[in-house]
Amino acid sequence: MNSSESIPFADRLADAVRRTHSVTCVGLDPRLDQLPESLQKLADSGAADAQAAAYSQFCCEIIDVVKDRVACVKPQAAFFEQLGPAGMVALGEVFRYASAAGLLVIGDAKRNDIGSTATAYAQAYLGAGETSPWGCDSLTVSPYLGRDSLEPFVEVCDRRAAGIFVLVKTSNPGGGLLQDRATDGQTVYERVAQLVTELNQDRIGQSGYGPVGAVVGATYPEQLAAMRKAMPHSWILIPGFGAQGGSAKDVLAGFDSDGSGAIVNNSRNLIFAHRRAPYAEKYGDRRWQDAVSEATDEMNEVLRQRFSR
Ligand SMILES: O=C(O)c1cc(=O)[nH]c(=O)n1[C@@H]1O[C@H](COP(=O)(O)O)[C@@H](O)[C@H]1O
Repeated sequence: MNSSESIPFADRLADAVRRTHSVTCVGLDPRLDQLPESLQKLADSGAADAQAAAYSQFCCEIIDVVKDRVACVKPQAAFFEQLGPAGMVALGEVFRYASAAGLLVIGDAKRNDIGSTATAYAQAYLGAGETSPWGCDSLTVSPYLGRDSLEPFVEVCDRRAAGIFVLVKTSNPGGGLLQDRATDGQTVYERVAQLVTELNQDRIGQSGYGPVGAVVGATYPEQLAAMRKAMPHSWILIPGFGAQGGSAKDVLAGFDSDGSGAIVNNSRNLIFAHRRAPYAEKYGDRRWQDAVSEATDEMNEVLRQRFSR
């Protein structure tokens, strides 16, 4: 473990947000039919390894574009897993490339299991550098199996200065079926938030935040405001901005009064900016990297302006 990795994840994230003046998290969710034409051609043969190579190149080029513009990226494992072993090799390449570029890496694999198995997931994914084969700084984790399934992740976070983001109130319309159920005067997502806060206790770093973060969707701004209060020492990862309808106004309540404590993920609307107005007309497929660059700058700016009001 090198010296920067022994600084707790929450503090490293706070530093990175300060340094880049950005709370944007770029989601790396490659989809074959939306890649620029030149990269689709790479995958022409239809073979999984050709498609995986195209995904890796696409994501690494995005990393080149955004590395000085944002604090973190969130590669989405699903798109790589669907390609089988070749996809997983490509995912590893993307994790390592992002780390080497100085970005914090949030592995989005939404893992968990019974405690003893959860330990294996935690050891696999968490710990940038030499400590883990996947080398992520943090990982999205499901709380469904309860406290003893989360504790192994927290223990590995302690040992490797890593972090997790626990699914609290997800951005999808169907999430409420289970998450909004109330028992004993508390919804399930409120109970998960309480658990997140309990697990963070005695682990708060210099930044004021601990290793146990939470996922709360931009699509539920009222709940986001309540969750900000319920988890005062947790970083909140806010997905659902952009393609799912969440706006800068919606995410504001996820931040602390000094503008820290949350990062806002945007996947499709940034990485495929070359396919939508106004970037499609301006840059087209050939200059897709310029579209990513301008869309990322614009998201940064829109969020900065919201804070300054
Ligand atoms: O954990 C996540 O990142 C996540 C949680 C959630 O509640 N909603 C959600 O959309 N996500 C992820 O965030 C990304 C959103 O992608 P876009 O809708 O394209 O910005 C996808 O990778 C989702 O899997």
